[in-house]
Parts: sequence; C-alpha cells; structure tokens
Amino acid sequence: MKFYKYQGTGNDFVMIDNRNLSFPKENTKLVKQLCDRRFGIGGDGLILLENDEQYDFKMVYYNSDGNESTMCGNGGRCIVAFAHFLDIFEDKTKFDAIDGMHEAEIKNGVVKLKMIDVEKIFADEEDFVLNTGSPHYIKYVDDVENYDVYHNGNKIRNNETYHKEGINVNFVTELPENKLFVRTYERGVEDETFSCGTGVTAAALTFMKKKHLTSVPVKVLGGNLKIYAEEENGTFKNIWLEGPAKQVFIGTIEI
Ligand SMILES: N[C@H](CCC[C@H](N)C(=O)O)C(=O)O
Repeated sequence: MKFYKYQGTGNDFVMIDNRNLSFPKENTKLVKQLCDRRFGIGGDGLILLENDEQYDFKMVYYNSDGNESTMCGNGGRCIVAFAHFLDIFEDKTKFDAIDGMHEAEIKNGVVKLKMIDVEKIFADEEDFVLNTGSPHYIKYVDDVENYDVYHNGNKIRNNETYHKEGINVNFVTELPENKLFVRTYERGVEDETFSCGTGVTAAALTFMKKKHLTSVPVKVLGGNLKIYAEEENGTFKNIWLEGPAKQVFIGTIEI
C-alpha cells in the first residue's frame, strides 16, 4: 500500500488516498501499527482521503490509538495540501469531515482552514472547556515551556469529569504582543504532540474573548500558527486556522 507522510507544525500523519475504498477501516490494530514510531511508519494519526458526492473530497481521521476520532485541525490542513498535491483542486476547496463541511485555501505551502463556529466557552473552575471540532480543556499557566504537560495533561484527561469521553488538554502562556505559547496533551495519542490545531484554535478563542482580538499568533513546539475569528453575540464565527503543511516522504508498506 502507498502512503504519504505529512506534518503540520510537527503534528504528523500517515495520509492515504482511499478514493478506491480499499483500506480496511475496521482494522483498528492495523491503524495503530501504521502509526507506531518503531514498528510502523509513525504518526500522531492516520488520515484517509475519500471521494465525496457534494464536495471535493472527504476526510476520515484516526488517532494513533487506532480509533476513528473527531476533527483534527492540523490533519485538516495536511489533507488540503495532500489533495492539492493530487491535483484535486487549484487554490480553494471545500471538503467534508466528521464535524461537517470545511472551506480551505492553500498558497506557497501555507494552508488556511475554516473551523466550525463555537457558540459557547464553558468554565471548569478557573479553566475553560470548548469544542472546536474536538473537545478541549484550556488552562493558563505561568511558564508553559517548563511545565509538566504529560503528567498534568494525563491527570485532567482521565479525571472524574473527562475520563469517559476523554478530552484534549492545552496549557497556555501569554507572550508579549498578544501572542500565545500552547502545549497540548492529546486524547487518543495519550501523549504531548508538537502541535494541536483544534487545540490552539480553542486556546486562541479564550484569549480573543478576554482581549477582544480578531487574530492571535500562536507558538507551538513544532512551529507557528495563526488563528482568525469574529465574535457575534457571544458566538465565534469565521474561524480560520493558518499555518504550514508539508509532505515529508512518500512510501509503500505491506499491509
Ligand atoms: N486527538 C484529537 C483529534 C486530533 C486533534 C489534533 N491533532 C488537531 O490538530 O486538531 C481528539 O481525539 O480529540
């Protein structure tokens, strides 16, 4: 089987052109093995590109634990770059994903992906909980660079409130000039990833709400992203996640 390895600010994915629907989707063990960094190709997730009746293509996302999951923002940016590489579209596209239709555009390797509207930011004591296509917990800390993301993220993800469905846990530090530094413990990877697209979007929205901003640059371990959004009567609309998405290598593997 032919595969394409992509990464978006260090969040990396095994990408497969499944327009012929030949990939054994029900084989959770295989997906987990393909994402394994020692016994497989390696990746935070695996993404299938499929045909769609209404839109240019369809995205099916699996976490590295092998289970299909909710929306992946960096994966969405990478599948747009992949679809462009396959000549499925010129510069703007619309595709279907588990949380609905997404618009996107690509220019010089930078992808802007429209995210779903966010109607509510919930409070959990002094922290925030919201869904940007995947569920996110946002905790502001003084020095995220030296913070124990794994243990503290794992604790929140598995606590009484969240252990059943799981949640992605983002730790955020404000930088000068209204910039954020975000590190994420990801559900379904069950570890810190170098970047989480739906996570930085969630973190940026909590910051925009507080500071009445319409864009926020975000630093992640794997690079830099930018989020744009407008707030209308408490709902965030026109939310865009922008950043690089790169093809790392192409390969074949026996499955
Ligand atoms: N692990 C997440 C999905 C991928 C999120 C992340 N990779 C992104 O870029 O949004 C979950 O199961 O909720």
